[in-house]
Amino acid sequence: SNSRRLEILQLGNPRLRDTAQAIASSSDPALQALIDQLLVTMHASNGVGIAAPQVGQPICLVIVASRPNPRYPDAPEMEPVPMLNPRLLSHSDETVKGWEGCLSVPGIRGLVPRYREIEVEYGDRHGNLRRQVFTDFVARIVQHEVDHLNGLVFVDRVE
Ligand SMILES: O=C(NO)N[C@@H](Cc1ccccc1)C(=O)O
Ligand SMILES: [Zn+2]
Repeated sequence: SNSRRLEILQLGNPRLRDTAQAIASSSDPALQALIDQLLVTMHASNGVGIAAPQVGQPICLVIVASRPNPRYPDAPEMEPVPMLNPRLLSHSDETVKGWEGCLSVPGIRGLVPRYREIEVEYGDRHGNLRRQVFTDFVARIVQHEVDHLNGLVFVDRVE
C-alpha cells in the first residue's frame, strides 16, 4: 500500500512548533531523513533507543532498537523500530526494576520501575498503524522513550 499520510503529533512547546511544522506527516521526505539521522546518532552513542526531542525535534517520534552493545551487553537483539505517535494501549500490573541510562543524562544509571509488559499502538515509518506487545527490556526502552515525549527522564522515576 502507498505510504499513508499520518499526521505526527507535535509536542507542546509553541516556541518550537514552527520547526516541527516542517515534519508534519509520514509522507514527508524530511521525516525519513530525521529517522535516519536518529539512527546514526543513537548508534554513535551505543544507544538502544532515542527520542526526537533529544535532537531538538519536538515531535512524537522515537526509535526502539535493543541490541547487545558495550553499554548493555545483555540487551536482546531486534530490528530498530521507528514509532510515530506511540501510544500505550495497556500494560501489566506487574512492574520490574531495572537499570537505565539516558543519552541526555550522560554518565549515570538509575534503578527504574517499569511495566513488565505493554501493548503499544504506533505508526511505522511509512505511516501504517501498528499494534505490538513488548516485554521486559524492550518494553523498558519503549516506556523510557515515550517518557521523553512527555518531558520525563528516567531520573524522575528512580524510587
Ligand atoms: O537516552 C536514550 N533514549 O532516550 N537511550 C537509552 C535508552 C535506554 C532505555 C531504557 C533502558 C536502557 C537504555 C540508552 O542508554 O541507550
Ligand atoms: Zn533517554
